[in-house]
Amino acid sequence: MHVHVNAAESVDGKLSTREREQVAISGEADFDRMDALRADADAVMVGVGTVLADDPSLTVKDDARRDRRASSGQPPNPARVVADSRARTPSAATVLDDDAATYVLVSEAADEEAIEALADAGATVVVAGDERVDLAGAFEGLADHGVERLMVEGGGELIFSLFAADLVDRLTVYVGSTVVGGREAPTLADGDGFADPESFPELTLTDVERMDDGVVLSYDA
Ligand SMILES: NC(=O)C1=CN([C@@H]2O[C@H](COP(=O)(O)OP(=O)(O)OC[C@H]3O[C@@H](n4cnc5c(N)ncnc54)[C@H](OP(=O)(O)O)[C@@H]3O)[C@@H](O)[C@H]2O)C=CC1
Ligand SMILES: Nc1nc(O)c(N)c(N[C@@H]2O[C@H](COP(=O)(O)O)[C@@H](O)[C@H]2O)n1
Repeated sequence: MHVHVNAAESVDGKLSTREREQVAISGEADFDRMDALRADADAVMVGVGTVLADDPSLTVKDDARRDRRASSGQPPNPARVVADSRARTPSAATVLDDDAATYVLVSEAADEEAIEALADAGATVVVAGDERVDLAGAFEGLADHGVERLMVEGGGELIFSLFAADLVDRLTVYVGSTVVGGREAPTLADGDGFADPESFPELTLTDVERMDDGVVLSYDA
């Protein structure tokens, strides 16, 4: 599976505010770039923290892109994937609507009733890991469902875990020119952090592009 992480951060590295309120960090051009990445993916993934904070749809917004997908035999929208160890995704969440297929990755610790509620809401539930979702194991399950190109949008907890598990192939990050601040505000990679410099993931910078009021940095991982 090819895993592409794409996110937008403020110049001080924040994904949103300390209240975890969604902010438009990038502008029209970058949202269009993100839409193109979604259209090129088999599935778009977030952590349950993003679902609870933003209630995103994760769908392709541009009609022509959806039409192109449909005419090449793909569903108009990529599937949605939520990493959600304890099945906390609300049944009314937008990611569970009929616009696309949705996979919810849970762990063995998830409550049976909560899993059933997700299945009743139309999700396909993939179980991997004891307490927390084992991302590598869950990705094997997704591959069995035909997911080869996975785009991950965040948030910072999930992105850190993907780097820690060495599952990231490509990173693109829009760096805007706003300062959000706040030690509690989510950053691109949160989690426990890497303590040993020997374990820092080293990326290869492949491109720098000016866009809107910021820059898009592209890396191979
Ligand atoms: N600017 C941007 O581009 C973006 C910004 N955001 C912002 O990010 C914020 C949300 O980020 P954040 O709070 O970090 O939440 P995340 O979206 O990263 O979700 C984190 C949750 O995912 C669940 N999870 C399941 N398995 C794993 C695993 N193996 N590793 C890590 N997490 C796992 C955990 O909950 P559990 O233990 O219950 O499973 C965890 O708390 C929001 O404010 C949102 O607006 C989000 C996306 C893009
Ligand atoms: N690329 C990008 N730039 C920003 O400025 C952002 N705030 C985000 N956020 C992501 O977009 C999701 C919303 O998606 P829908 O419009 O609901 O489809 C949000 O949840 C973040 O993942 N991204």
